[in-house]
Amino acid sequence: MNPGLSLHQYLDAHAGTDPIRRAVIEVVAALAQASTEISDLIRSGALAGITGQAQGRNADGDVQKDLDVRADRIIRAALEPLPVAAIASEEAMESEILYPAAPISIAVDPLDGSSNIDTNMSVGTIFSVLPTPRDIRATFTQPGASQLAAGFFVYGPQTSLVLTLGRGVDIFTLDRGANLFKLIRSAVQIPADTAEFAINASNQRHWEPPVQAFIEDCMAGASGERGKDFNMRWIGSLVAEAYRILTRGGIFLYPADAREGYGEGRLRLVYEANPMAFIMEQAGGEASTGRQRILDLAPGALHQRVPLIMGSRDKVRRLERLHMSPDIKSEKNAPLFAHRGLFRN
Ligand SMILES: O=P(O)(O)OC[C@H]1O[C@](O)(COP(=O)(O)O)[C@@H](O)[C@@H]1O
Ligand SMILES: [Mg+2]
Ligand SMILES: [Mg+2]
Repeated sequence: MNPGLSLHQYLDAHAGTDPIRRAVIEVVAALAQASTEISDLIRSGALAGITGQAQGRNADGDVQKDLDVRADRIIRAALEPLPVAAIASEEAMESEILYPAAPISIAVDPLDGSSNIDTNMSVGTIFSVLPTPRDIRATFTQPGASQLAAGFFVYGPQTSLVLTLGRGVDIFTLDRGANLFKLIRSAVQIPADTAEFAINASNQRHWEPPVQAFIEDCMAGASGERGKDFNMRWIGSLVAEAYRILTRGGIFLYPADAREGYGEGRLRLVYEANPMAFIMEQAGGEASTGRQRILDLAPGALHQRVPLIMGSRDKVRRLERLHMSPDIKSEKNAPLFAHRGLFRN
């Protein structure tokens, strides 16, 4: 596909005649429209009345900011007229049924990276498009492998859309003058190996031994067993971390940890980990809990959390091997691991 192609031309080229595919295309176009509205609000910040003030708490107990609530409203308004059976959002306890006979359903994180809103840092919107099963109540318990499309918008210095329709990953940037998203990269591929990692290191003392061992190796750098220096980034917005990985490789971890309520990490399976995992795999990367491929998990609840390790293939696999290793399952053995030179990658 040609760089500069508008999102509408791109979607037209992918629409075909299949009604399910056409519904997906309509939804992506509507979300793109909604994202320009959200992007405008973020760009204006306090000038548009965005305060960063807590408004209450969402289904998962997270503080809800006014932008979380407004982004949720904008997305619902954009999707309501479309052939969508059900919508699930981070900001609502239960999913909402719209047109039960419609072929697709949508899960969204309307505003990802909420803690960055008032600091003028990148935030985003994440979406997952699922087929509507015969029993509509089973819509959001389908494994991520069932997704028909997934994507995310990043509201950063540029507003961009990362999109997969199940055949590779393409990236678009909003051309504000033309009020159109334009293709800037197609068939994105994540480098298989990397020397960059992202994790909230303030939680280090709470991690499990496999994660401790992996990060210890990275931190040891050129003077350690790995013999090379690593670089670290932590933005605190999943969308921004994913965008960086799609640009120059890397690995992102939000693992399970020993803090109360973090036994399954922090990120939500249905509208955060699943769409990201689909995108990572479509770009040649991987996504795992450390023990299982994310896309194989069957969600038990809408707001279920899941440990997420995603990005460059070799590093995700290394972490999986660490999780499977009997040697690394106890705290006592973890530090030894770095000096054994096993499982190097
Ligand atoms: O503040 P922490 O624990 O580092 O968590 C940061 C993570 O939480 C999130 O902000 C969760 O998403 P929401 O902002 O949509 O709740 C991710 O974007 C980010 O990776
Ligand atoms: Mg989020
Ligand atoms: Mg959110």
